[in-house]
Amino acid sequence: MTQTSATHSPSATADGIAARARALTKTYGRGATEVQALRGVDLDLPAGRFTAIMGPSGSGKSTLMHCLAGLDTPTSGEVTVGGQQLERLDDTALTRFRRDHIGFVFQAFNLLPMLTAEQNILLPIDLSGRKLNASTQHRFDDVVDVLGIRERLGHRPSELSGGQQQRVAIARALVTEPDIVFADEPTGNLDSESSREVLDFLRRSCREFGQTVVMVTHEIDAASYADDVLVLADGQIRAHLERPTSETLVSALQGVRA
Ligand SMILES: Nc1ncnc2c1ncn2[C@@H]1O[C@H](COP(=O)(O)OP(=O)(O)OP(=O)(O)O)[C@@H](O)[C@H]1O
Repeated sequence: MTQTSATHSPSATADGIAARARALTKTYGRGATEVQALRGVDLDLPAGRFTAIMGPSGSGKSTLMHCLAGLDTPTSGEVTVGGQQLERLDDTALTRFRRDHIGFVFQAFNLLPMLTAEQNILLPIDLSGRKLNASTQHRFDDVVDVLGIRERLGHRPSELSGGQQQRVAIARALVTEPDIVFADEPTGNLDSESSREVLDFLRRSCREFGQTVVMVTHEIDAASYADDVLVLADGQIRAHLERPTSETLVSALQGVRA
């Protein structure tokens, strides 16, 4: 994949790669029920870019994302995020690494209902035991303004629309300046107008904050917001599209289904 110019990114290691996988395999079950979900995936995710992962159902998208995010353990191979090889961390260190270096955005928003939007956004900072200093306050203000949710900070999730809840979830993922943000079908529960907004914010977080974002999606419209699209089939990367359009995506997906 191409190198990025966004070397100011918080996720930029010396070589400008935010996350890397080498010879990644994942096998579920044994014998007759064995499934090879990943069959030797090599990838470099350049810092500061928005990458979408697409592919038919069962092609290994979620498994790949979970292995890259340290939520699942590969059967073999290596994953490096922000220069840290994940296999070298024990469970406690991995949990801490995820909290401090990785942001998550889920289809179901996963906000805590009893907390206000502001408290939800600041939760990762509270959990890490960090104080809200001038630098984190500055980041909080930047993120809240880019996402346009300042007027909603005192509201609880139940008082927000789906699109607003997802914006709060994105703010929560961005506030700690993680090495990488993983978004799992982030527009799956949104109408088309809110989806466009959320995708635009994910793209702007790359442009304006140099954030690295990886998104799993089934939707061609959503993937066309990305800088790069990786197309998976049968646990392998079959295509890499730069600056995808709806036409190139349809053709790539037809290619792997054929
Ligand atoms: N915990 C598990 N135990 C056994 N098999 C699993 C498990 N998780 C996933 N698989 C299998 O691994 C393969 C890849 O699954 P994965 O969920 O990664 O695909 P996907 O591309 O994300 O699918 P979808 O688009 O339907 O969400 C599938 O054949 C799936 O049935």
